[in-house]
Amino acid sequence: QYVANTDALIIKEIEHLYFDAAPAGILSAITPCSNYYQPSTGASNNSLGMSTVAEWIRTAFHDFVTANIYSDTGGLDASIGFETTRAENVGPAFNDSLTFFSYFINHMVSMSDLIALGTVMAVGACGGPHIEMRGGRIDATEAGPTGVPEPETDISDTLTDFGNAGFNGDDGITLTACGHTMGGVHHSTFPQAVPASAVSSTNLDGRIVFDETVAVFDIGTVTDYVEGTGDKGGPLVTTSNKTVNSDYRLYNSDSNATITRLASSASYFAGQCSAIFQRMIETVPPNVVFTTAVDPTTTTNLRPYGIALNINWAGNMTLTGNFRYIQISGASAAPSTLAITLINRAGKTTTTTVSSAISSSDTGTGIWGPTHSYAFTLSFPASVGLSGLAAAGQNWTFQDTMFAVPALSSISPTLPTFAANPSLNTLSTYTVNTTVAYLTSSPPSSLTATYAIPMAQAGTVSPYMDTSTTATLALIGKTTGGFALYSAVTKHSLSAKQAYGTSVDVAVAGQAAALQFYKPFNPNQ
Ligand code: HEM
Repeated sequence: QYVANTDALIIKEIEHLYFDAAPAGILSAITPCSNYYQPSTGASNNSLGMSTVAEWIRTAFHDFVTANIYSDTGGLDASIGFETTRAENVGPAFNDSLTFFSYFINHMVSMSDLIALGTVMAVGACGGPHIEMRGGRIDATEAGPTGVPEPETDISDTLTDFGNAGFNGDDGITLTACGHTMGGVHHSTFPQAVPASAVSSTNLDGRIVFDETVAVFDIGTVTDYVEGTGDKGGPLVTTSNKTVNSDYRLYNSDSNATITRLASSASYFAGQCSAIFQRMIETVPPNVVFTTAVDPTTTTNLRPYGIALNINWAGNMTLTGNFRYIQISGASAAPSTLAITLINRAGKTTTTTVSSAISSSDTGTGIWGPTHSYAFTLSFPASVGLSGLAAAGQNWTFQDTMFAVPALSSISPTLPTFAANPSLNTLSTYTVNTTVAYLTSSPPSSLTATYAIPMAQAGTVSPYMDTSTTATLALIGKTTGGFALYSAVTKHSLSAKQAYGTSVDVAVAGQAAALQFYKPFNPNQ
């Protein structure tokens, strides 16, 4: 809410999901990479022979590949959620993935961005190359056209399906070879390709893997295929039912030229996979405007997060929060202390500085390396105000024109601890007191709050963001230093899962929202 524009808010949200080693975050479902997290129970279930990383990558593929570049429709838009009953989308992968991601959806991060992030994180966390992540995708509101190649599909129709999505033959082969490095084919889903003999007490769904390093994103399946060793490329190459030898037909469609090139070196394979996966996740409907890339290697590995701005009636302001330092490969070690300096409302660097020591309790390991956190509190009078922070030679922009005041806000009852777990689905009536500060010399008598709440929708397990709930915040007084305070007490019948994804925008009547994306149930995020 202290960040001034939508792009910056989207990036901040994705950074949190992507980089912070948060307990019960996205990374937890795919740690270790062999894990199968079962969203229906909210627990791991590793006797099935299933894999969450593989499901996420397959979900991105099935969502994207029905794009049509000729009619400029479809692509990575979460329409897969409406398409799970189609024969071309058989198996639990799609609803598993969307159910898990639905715990993380909010007004800034769409389901389609989460599907893209799932692929980026699955590949990045499990030995694969870096894929650039951008936000801004828009979710479909209905099913799209059909057009996912199936193992029985003949080669010319398969190439047409890829072609409609903008991928030529070489691209289709590369994308499939890169996709078929983790996971495998299950008897439970594809009995025509995998016999019942694959089922065992530790492999209840009967998976035959694409290669032995089933949980590692590596070149193994490609070299096995080209050299005729190991698993020889997996069941879609080797199965005795020739009708379902789809990988064999695809790789042979250019006389094995592309697949042989891919087998030439691990680094060449990784580079090709990175580029083709990025094209896959960036094949989107024409109305999508991407943010810049969320990438510590090209931007900065020092970022503020968990920021809360407070003010009291006497006009004393405090800014609390953290800086996150990601020690990416090759970067210098995290400094033991970090000086964090206030930039006042007029844009001048002040002498208000705190030296924050590295917090050992908040050190974790994300995809990019160890993350270190520096907690800080800065105190200053309302007359000085805030327009940014400076640390380690860099500046970050904030706004204090309008902000929610966590210290004067409350929720009852307290939310259960966040976890992507069905226990968060129980409805409660939450009483929410929201107090907002607005810097103005002529305060209007009220402000309008508009809520964005994830709501169930028919036909898909993916929620949509409902913005039909509004509330009026009434003027309750003025602080020393020029802030008018506004407050409302509202009641919301929500599950904790919905509450975590809820945010509020606040506006003066007739104006654009000056305060965007305050999370009343999760104010320090
Ligand atoms: C002609 C194209 C393709 C066909 C016919 C095909 C078919 C299949 C089939 C039948 C399975 C087994 C699913 C199961 O039993 O659960 C599978 C698994 C998988 N596919 Fe594909 N696929 C194709 C291309 C791709 C592409 C382009 C990607 C990704 C970019 C991809 C990613 C995956 C992944 C990750 C799995 C493993 C799923 C798991 O273990 O749960 N596939 N594919």
